[in-house]
Parts: sequence; structure tokens; C-alpha cells
Amino acid sequence: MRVAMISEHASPLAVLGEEDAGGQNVHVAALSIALARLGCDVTVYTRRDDALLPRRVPLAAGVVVEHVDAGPARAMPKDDLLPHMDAFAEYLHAAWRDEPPDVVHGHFWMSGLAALDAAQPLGIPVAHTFHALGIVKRRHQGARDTSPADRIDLERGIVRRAHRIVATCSDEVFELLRLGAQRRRITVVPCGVDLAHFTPDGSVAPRPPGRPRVLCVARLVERKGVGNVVSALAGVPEAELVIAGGPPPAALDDSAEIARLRALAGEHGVADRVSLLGSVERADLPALLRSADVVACVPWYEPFGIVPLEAMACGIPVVASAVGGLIDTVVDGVTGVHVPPRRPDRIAAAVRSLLDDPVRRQALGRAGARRARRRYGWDRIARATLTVYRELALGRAAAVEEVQR
Ligand SMILES: CC(=O)N[C@H]1[C@@H](O[C@@H]2[C@H](O)[C@H](OP(=O)(O)O)[C@@H](O)[C@H](O)[C@H]2O)O[C@H](CO)[C@@H](O)[C@@H]1O
Ligand SMILES: O=c1ccn([C@@H]2O[C@H](COP(=O)(O)OP(=O)(O)O)[C@@H](O)[C@H]2O)c(=O)[nH]1
Repeated sequence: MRVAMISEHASPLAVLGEEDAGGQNVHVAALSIALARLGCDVTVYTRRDDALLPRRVPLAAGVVVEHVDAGPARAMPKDDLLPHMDAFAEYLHAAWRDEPPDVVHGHFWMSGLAALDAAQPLGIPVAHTFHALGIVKRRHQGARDTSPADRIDLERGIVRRAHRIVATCSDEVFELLRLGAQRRRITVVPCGVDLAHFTPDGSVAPRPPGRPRVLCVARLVERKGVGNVVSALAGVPEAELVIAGGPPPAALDDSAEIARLRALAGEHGVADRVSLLGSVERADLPALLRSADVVACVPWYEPFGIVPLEAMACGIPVVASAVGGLIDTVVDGVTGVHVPPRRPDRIAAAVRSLLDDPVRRQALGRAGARRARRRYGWDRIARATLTVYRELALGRAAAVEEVQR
């Protein structure tokens, strides 16, 4: 099967941890590679953000990343990319006129627009994964949401036009239904975790003796709740907090979010127990995760959240806010502890309860590793995704006609 993945701002080749490079990049890369292992021929189309990038770059056997000329060939905030999506769609349409893929899979709303505009006139079925929904973002961020004003209406259009919406968690299904989606056009397929890379056994990053370690791994944006963990640290007197994510280590002093976290640590009198690492390479993450006693993932909202799965796969218990995908992945009292979002007092209590009980920590960690292995390996996720693609490709004419009516 020939699969075209569209990921306009999130390239599988990007360095992770910065403001717009996170789970979507991981998802598109890992899903594409796993689909190729199942025999698919995958092209990932992403915007050219550097003039020196070759047009096509092999990512793995059966997967090529193709850079699309749409807007200036330099890095741009994703919220400024909408005006360039027509050019993106024109490129795709021209590429597919002679050699159509069997199925197109859009990732993030702007890719959905380009994918549908290019594929619909050619009768190619389109699956879509939102990764984040504008309506949820607006609810949580209000005036601080920098998305284009018409994002929510345009997302409603994608919900109406796409042949299938691939939601990543059950909470998203409710949001999609409220946006007008038909239930039978939604399939839930979660994000996955690389089970060969994130394992309970293996090297452990060095850590100072005698200090329990709490770890956060996140793009450093306020809504990830890392600030709430810094505040919580005052209620966990003996522990150190290590924070991975943000700009590369050499550029930490230029980041406003790093400055905010440092100030917060100062206010709470915990600055000497907080280490900000900046972005950490994927190769180094498993050892860092394994060095933690507890991984704290406490976003204010989270469409899916791959980090908790990575921690679970490494056998580390997770303190997670009970939001979005974390409700499905982290089982309260079994693989971690749920807390309400934006509640440092509850984070501190949950962390303390785990640090005080090594036997429980070990049991939760083991259960997490088991759950990750049984449910969230990318091969399993790719098989479920391929089932969707096959249904779309088989029912191609019928599905396309029905949506266009
Ligand atoms: C916070 C969030 O939405 N995380 C999701 C999502 O990740 C990123 C998200 O889509 C960002 O957009 P926004 O600023 O509108 O929230 C993008 O900039 C990033 O590129 C995405 O990585 O997708 C992940 C994978 O499905 C999901 O795990 C995470 O919860
Ligand atoms: O310094 C960092 C920070 C994050 N990540 C990875 O970026 C992804 C973040 O995905 P998640 O779904 O948790 O959140 P998002 O950033 O998409 O909101 C995870 O695979 C992290 O391991 C990373 O490799 N290095």
C-alpha cells in the first residue's frame, strides 16, 4: 500500500523538545517506520524550513521524507503557516496526479486542509489525526492561544470532510462528537512507544547519592505543568527535580520559559534542587528516565501524551494529571497516580506517597512496563492504523462519494 503522510510543521527529522517539536514528530516518524515494516511504501510530506534541505531524504527502509516548498524556506512559528497551506496543497495535488497514493493521512489541522484539498478532487481517501484540537486549546489558553482565529471552524470542516478521523484517546472522541463528527467515522488508535528503545533494563544516568529524583520531560511551554512540579517541590523536601526539554543546553539562557521556571524555583526556595537540562536527545532519554524514582507528567490538558508511555515502558511510576490521553494510558493506582491538573499540593502528596514506599513504586513500575508492552508498541499501533487504511482503500469509491454528498 502506498501511504502519504502529511505533517506540515512537524518533521520526523526535527530535534525534539523545542516549542513546536514533540509528540507529533515522534508519532509520524515511528508510525511511518512501523507501517513500512508491514510492507507499506510511505512518503512523509513536510514543509521545507531550510533552503539547504534535499527534496527527498530517506528516513528508514520504505520511508522517505519529502520537503515541500510552501512559504519561506526558514523556520516559522506554526501559527503563521496557514497562508501557505494552498501552496502545500498544490504541490501535493501535482505530485499525486500521476502517481496517487492509496491513502493519505493528515496530521494536525493545517495538514488536514492541504491533504483534503489535494486528495479530494483525485478521489483519494483521507484519514486524519488532529494531535491537538483548537477548541480544547482555546478552552484552556483563552486569549493566550495564538492559533489563527478561524482554526476551530476549519477543524469542523475537516471533521466533516475527512473519510476517517483517527482519534488518539477516548476523551478526544467526545470532543470530536461535539464538533459534529459521526461516530462511525471515528476510530481510536492511540500513539505508541518504541519498546526496543524504552526498556526497564539498560544503563542508568548518573545521579547524586541519597536524593530521590523526580523527572519531567516536556516541551517547555507553560501548559505542560512543569511549573506546577517546581512549586510542588517545596512540599517534597528531600527530592531533586530534573527537567528535560526546551532549547538545546547552550541556549538555555535565551528561553523565557526557562527564566520563568528559574524564578519560580527561587520563589519557592527550591532553586538548589532543580536542574534544567534543556533538550535531551532520544538516545539519552531511556537512561535518564530509568534514573528517576518518579516521572511527573502533569499538563493542564494533553491530547495524548507520549512521555508517560515512555516512562512506563522504562518501568518508572508516573504521577499524571487526569486529563486527555493520560486517563487512558496511566491507570490510577496500578501504573501511577492521577492528580487533578494545576494542583501543586496534590502533586507533592502523590510524589511523597510514592517516594515513601519503594515496594509500591516497584509494583507500579512493573505494571506500567507490562501495560506499555501489551498495548502500545508501534507495531500494534501500525497494524490498527493499517486496518483503517485498508477499509478506506477498499471502500474507496463509496467512502469518497458519501463524504462528498
Ligand atoms: C499539548 C499537545 O497538544 N500535545 C499533543 C500533540 O503535540 C503537539 C501539539 O499538537 C502542538 O500544538 P499546539 O501548540 O497547538 O498544542 C504541536 O506544536 C506539536 O508539534 C505537537 O507535538 O501531539 C502528540 C502526539 O499525538 C500528543 O501526544 C500530545 O498530547
Ligand atoms: O528534550 C526532549 C523533550 C521531549 N522529547 C520527546 O518529545 C516527545 C513529546 O511528546 P508528548 O506526546 O509527550 O508531548 P507533546 O510535546 O507532543 O505535547 C516525547 O517522545 C519526548 O520523549 C525529547 O525527545 N527530548
